[in-house]
Formats: sequence, structure tokens, C-alpha cells
Amino acid sequence: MSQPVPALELQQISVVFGEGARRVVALDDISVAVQPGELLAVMGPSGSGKSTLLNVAGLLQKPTSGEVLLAGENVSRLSPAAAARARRRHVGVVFQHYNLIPTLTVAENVALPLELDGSSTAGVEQALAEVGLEGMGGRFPDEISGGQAQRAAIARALIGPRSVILADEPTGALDTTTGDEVLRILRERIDAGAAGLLVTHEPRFAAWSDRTIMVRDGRLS
Ligand SMILES: Nc1ncnc2c1ncn2[C@@H]1O[C@H](COP(=O)(O)OP(=O)(O)OP(=O)(O)O)[C@@H](O)[C@H]1O
Repeated sequence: MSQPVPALELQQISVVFGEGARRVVALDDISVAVQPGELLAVMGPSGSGKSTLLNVAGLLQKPTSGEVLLAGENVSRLSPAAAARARRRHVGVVFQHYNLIPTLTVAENVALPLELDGSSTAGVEQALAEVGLEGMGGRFPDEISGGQAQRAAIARALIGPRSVILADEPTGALDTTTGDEVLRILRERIDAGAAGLLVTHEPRFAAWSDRTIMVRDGRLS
């Protein structure tokens, strides 16, 4: 039987910052694949390379060497504009501090990736309902709680055709109960067919994930 095509595949990724005495090998020959419906937890000490790995997967950082494949397509060598387009089509990113745009309503924030792509925004209400924010689309980010803001960020990350969600400490600014609720929603979206990479310091979130990888000094351990 043929192998399923991973939603996200990193092949032999290395990232080197700086030169000479300032040279830092942030990632050293890391390979990892995430299938649709799979949530992969990325753990490791501070400075081990977790955020760099997420940035490479999200096409926010070009690797020094190695390849990034989205749904089997090599996207490592795209121009910055083409990389931004590929990111908008395939990948959503959720950050610790939500990164909602304060001057836009919740619905406008969620619609933004679609608008940037010139796509219909008809699915926004549905996307908000799926994360338990029905009726809240007209509020501004400073009129909702942290947990609600993170749920809006998840809705924004997965609106449209995108199938890969990258989350960097998404519960870091939330209390335990609200953090669990956000993880539950993330898990639901993964179960619906998305693929996820979750950077976390919280060992208990390994239980929400299908697999955990440990990064140490830029290498998988
Ligand atoms: N833009 C940059 N320029 C130079 N060095 C960098 C840059 N970004 C990251 N680094 C270095 O690369 C290494 C990996 O950093 P990274 O942020 O990926 O670690 P991390 O595991 O996410 O850490 P934390 O858990 O503290 O967020 C660190 O040594 C860091 O100092």
C-alpha cells in the first residue's frame, strides 16, 4: 500500500544564524512528518530550537539547508511573495499572545486571511461557531477574554482551505482551565482533518497529542 502524503514534512532541516563567533546552529538536520489528523507536540529546553522549527514549518524562516513540503509540494525555494501565498493557503499560526489585530473586530480578524487571498468570507460565522464564539464576531479583541481571543486565533488559523496549524505556546498566557479548553478546540480541529504542530512546555499537553518529539540543542533526541 502506498504511504499517505504528510500534510507537512520537514526533511533534513538545518538553520544557522550569524557567523564566526556569533554563529548559532539553531536546528541541526531535523526531519519530521505530520499526517492529516495528527497533532505533534514539540518539547525541549529554552533555546533548543522549537520556535525556529515552527517558523521554518510556517515558511516564516528559510532553512539554511533542507526541504519543507506542504501536502507533498516542495515549498522551500519559493520567492517571499510565493511563500506568503503558500502560507496563507496551507498554514495557520497561533501564537502565545493571540496576535489579533486590535482595530479589527473578531469576525474581521478571522476573515483576514480570506480577504488577503481575494476569497469569499462567507464561512466566518460558521468558523466562529465551531470554536464556540457564535454571536461574538462584532466585538473587538479588547472586549473578549484571553481564552476567547485564542479561540478566535484558532478560527483564523484554520479558516479556508488551510490544513496545517502551528501553535507556539498557545496556552502560555491562559489559566489551566481556559488553556485546556483551547487545547480541546485545537484537538477537535485536528480530528476534523488538519495536521498540527504544538510547541509547549507543559508535559500534560502530551496527552492531547498523538506524538511528542524532544528537541535539544537543535537536534531531535
Ligand atoms: N534571529 C536569530 N538570530 C540569532 N540567533 C537566533 C535567532 N533566533 C533564534 N536564535 C537562537 O537559536 C537558538 C534556538 O532558538 P529558539 O527560539 O528556536 O528556541 P526555543 O526552543 O523556541 O526557545 P524558548 O523555549 O525559550 O522559546 C537559540 O540559541 C537562539 O538564541
